[in-house]
Amino acid sequence: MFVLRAENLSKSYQMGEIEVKALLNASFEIEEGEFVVILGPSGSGKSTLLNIIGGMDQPSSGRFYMMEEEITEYDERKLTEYRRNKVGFVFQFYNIMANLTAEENVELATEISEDPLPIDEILEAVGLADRKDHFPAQMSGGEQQRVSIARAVAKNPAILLCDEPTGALDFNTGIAILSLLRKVNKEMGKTILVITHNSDIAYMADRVIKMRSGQITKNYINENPMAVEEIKW
Ligand SMILES: Nc1ncnc2c1ncn2[C@@H]1O[C@H](COP(=O)(O)OP(=O)(O)OP(=O)(O)O)[C@@H](O)[C@H]1O
Repeated sequence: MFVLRAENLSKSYQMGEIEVKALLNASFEIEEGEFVVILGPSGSGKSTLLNIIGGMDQPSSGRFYMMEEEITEYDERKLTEYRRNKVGFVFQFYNIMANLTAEENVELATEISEDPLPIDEILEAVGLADRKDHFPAQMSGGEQQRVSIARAVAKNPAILLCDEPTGALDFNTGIAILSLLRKVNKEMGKTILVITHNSDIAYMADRVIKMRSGQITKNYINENPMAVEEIKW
């Protein structure tokens, strides 16, 4: 069963006389439980697509569905509910609150969600049980990214959207974070979309969607995804 479906999504920006086509006729389906890598160089339209999937922006044309629901016909109120309950976000620079502990950061996210998971279990699952009372400044980049993954997962969303989740991390820490995302995908059955310009990450994906100049140029299934530990960059 598909969890996400896009039909001819396009997004244009008017820059004075010039029309910038950030996204052009993007169509795809993503199956429940897939680990998807959306790959493309800078400016290829990845963030534009992510913002539409995450309910933060509307396309200029086209339709976008989660399960049976058409998200592109939602008003602001329904989009807010969608972002709160259906989507977990993981960003390159973690975006966690500096004045809250690891546990409080996760707790804050669960407070706005309808069907959250137990905070303790999630902190344990991401390997932060003994760090839960630490503030971000007392944690490494990798640990802060674990907090942000815990925060996203604890909301119990249908999908996890990760924008360059390893972009600010060294190689070994990046691999550890990808390994954690794969674990969340396999053990909790979460559909995960990772957006990156790092083509090596695509080897671990179930599905790879390649973008260039606002268009999807390839969309294929990896029959034998590589184990995260075998990836190098
Ligand atoms: N708000 C905006 N106004 C005008 N043009 C925009 C806007 N947002 C994006 N664009 C343009 O749309 C195109 C796609 O941008 P987008 O940010 O989606 O690419 P990207 O693949 O995410 O790049 P990066 O990896 O650098 O974040 C680019 O040419 C960009 O300049």
